[in-house]
Amino acid sequence: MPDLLGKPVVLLNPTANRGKMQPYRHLLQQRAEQEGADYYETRQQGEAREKAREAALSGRPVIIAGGDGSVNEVVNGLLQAGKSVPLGIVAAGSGNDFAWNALQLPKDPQQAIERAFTGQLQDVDAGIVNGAYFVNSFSVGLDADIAAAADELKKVPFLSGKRLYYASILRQLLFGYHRCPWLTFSLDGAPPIYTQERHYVFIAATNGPSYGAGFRVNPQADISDGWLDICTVDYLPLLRALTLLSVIQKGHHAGLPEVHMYRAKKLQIESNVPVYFGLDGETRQATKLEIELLPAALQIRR
Ligand SMILES: Nc1ncnc2c1ncn2[C@@H]1O[C@H](COP(=O)(O)OP(=O)(O)OP(=O)(O)O)[C@@H](O)[C@H]1O
Repeated sequence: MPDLLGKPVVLLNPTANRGKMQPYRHLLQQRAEQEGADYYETRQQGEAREKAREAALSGRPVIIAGGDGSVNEVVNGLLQAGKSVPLGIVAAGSGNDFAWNALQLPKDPQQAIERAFTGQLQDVDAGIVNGAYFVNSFSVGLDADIAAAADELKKVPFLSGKRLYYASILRQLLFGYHRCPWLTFSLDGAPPIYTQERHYVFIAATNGPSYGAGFRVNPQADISDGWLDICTVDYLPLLRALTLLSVIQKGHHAGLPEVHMYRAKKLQIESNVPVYFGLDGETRQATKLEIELLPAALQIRR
């Protein structure tokens, strides 16, 4: 039996980046062999989480090649194990907000792989929402509704990739925008900021500066500062919202009248009806949301 103690477990999501994973697959397999590491391609959703959990329990570092969704799975596995092991990330998805914009990892596959194996370890915060972990972003409102619309439209034949993405945005903006959520929220256990429910385009609490493939929602966010950065955007007419979205994409929205920014360690959000929320781009539903920052919960190579 080879001695695997301390050898990384390398995981690759073959469906990330719309299946275009060949360059990463080849380089990672080679590197894993050199290092005596295990190399594994996931066969279904949830498997990366389970493999990461098992690796952490046996004290082995984990390397994940995929996008934000794959990183989220691995982070959930590591934090469920409750045992901290080094995490390397090879950004190979279609968005890569966390790897590229929060960690500023290289885009070149060879360099990215080198960092994932040998980069300096940094303590990084994580977040938890109703028992599920995230490392980059939590949000409720328009973007989570668009992601839910995309899940729904996946059932339509011949609708996939970019066409599916644009169809979901169009459908949600034209027919669902007025259904953006009515919410109350409070920070760090204080009474709600507004006692009455208010209509929002979104409320986002993030660890990293961007999500949704480059929207710089909290441009000043720092992944190791022990704070959640929170951005709320009040409901506003659709045409104004569309212009605002391009301002948010560039991260120039602080100070606008509809925008409010906060910092907190805990955020509680309530709605009278179930609302969609996104965790690192993965969509779920709830009426009451308890979000909490977990300082220095992860060790990540960069
Ligand atoms: N073998 C698999 N088959 C199907 N889905 C998988 C498999 N392995 C992982 N997944 C799921 O694939 C989804 C998309 O993966 P991921 O987010 O990594 O790629 P992406 O969508 O290309 O990147 P990004 O989120 O950065 O845009 C995730 O929800 C992940 O859980």
